[in-house]
Amino acid sequence: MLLSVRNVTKTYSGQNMGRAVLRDVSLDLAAGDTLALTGESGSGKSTLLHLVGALDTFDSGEITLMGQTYGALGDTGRAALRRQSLALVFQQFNLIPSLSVLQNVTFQARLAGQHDQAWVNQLIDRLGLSDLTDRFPEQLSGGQQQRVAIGRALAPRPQLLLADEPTGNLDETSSQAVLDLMLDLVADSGTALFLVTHSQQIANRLNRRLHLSGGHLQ
Ligand SMILES: Nc1ncnc2c1ncn2[C@@H]1O[C@H](COP(=O)(O)OP(=O)(O)OP(=O)(O)O)[C@@H](O)[C@H]1O
Repeated sequence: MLLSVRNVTKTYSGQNMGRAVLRDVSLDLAAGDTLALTGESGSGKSTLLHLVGALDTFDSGEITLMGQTYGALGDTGRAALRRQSLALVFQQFNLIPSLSVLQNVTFQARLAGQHDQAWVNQLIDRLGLSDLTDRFPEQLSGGQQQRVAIGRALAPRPQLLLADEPTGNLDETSSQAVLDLMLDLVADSGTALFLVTHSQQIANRLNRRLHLSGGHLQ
């Protein structure tokens, strides 16, 4: 199994245990699989995604990605895991303003020592960014910026792509186009996708769906 989440409970400081955001949450994700997580606002979707992304700690339970158990990793180990195996795409595109489109796309792959020029060329082409490689983020539309963010995330060929409302800032047409591209690219690169969304329509495009309510997965 690529990802295994076992009986994870998460409380934010200031909350008591009775108010845990996540209670005894378990899920598995196989290599190349696509999973949508839905749930009301405040139900803990982003919290769960952050835990899987090794960006935050949890009270109890265990998360394992590619055989690496998060509880056993220190800060350095978690940072290495994030760099080597995981990628994130958020609603806010989080591009680096001072870098060109091409530099943004290749940045993380180079950092991880996983730069592959042929794959980057393919990503640029398929994401429709060929004519925009020298532009800077502020010179792009929202849909274009999100396509750059997806290129950047997939350039190192991560085993798992975590996406938090990746089309939340886009209009309906751009949203569909960006989702189509993301699904095509993860399918071709064998990357598993764990996507948080409010939209049942988007969730229905993925292989599997889970719903978070009252701290539990359904
Ligand atoms: N850093 C934090 N400290 C304290 N409480 C937090 C923190 N982050 C989130 N929470 C609380 O945890 C709960 C779950 O938040 P989370 O962002 O995971 O929900 P969500 O399902 O992603 O919501 P939305 O759909 O609105 O983005 C909320 O009640 C939120 O207020």
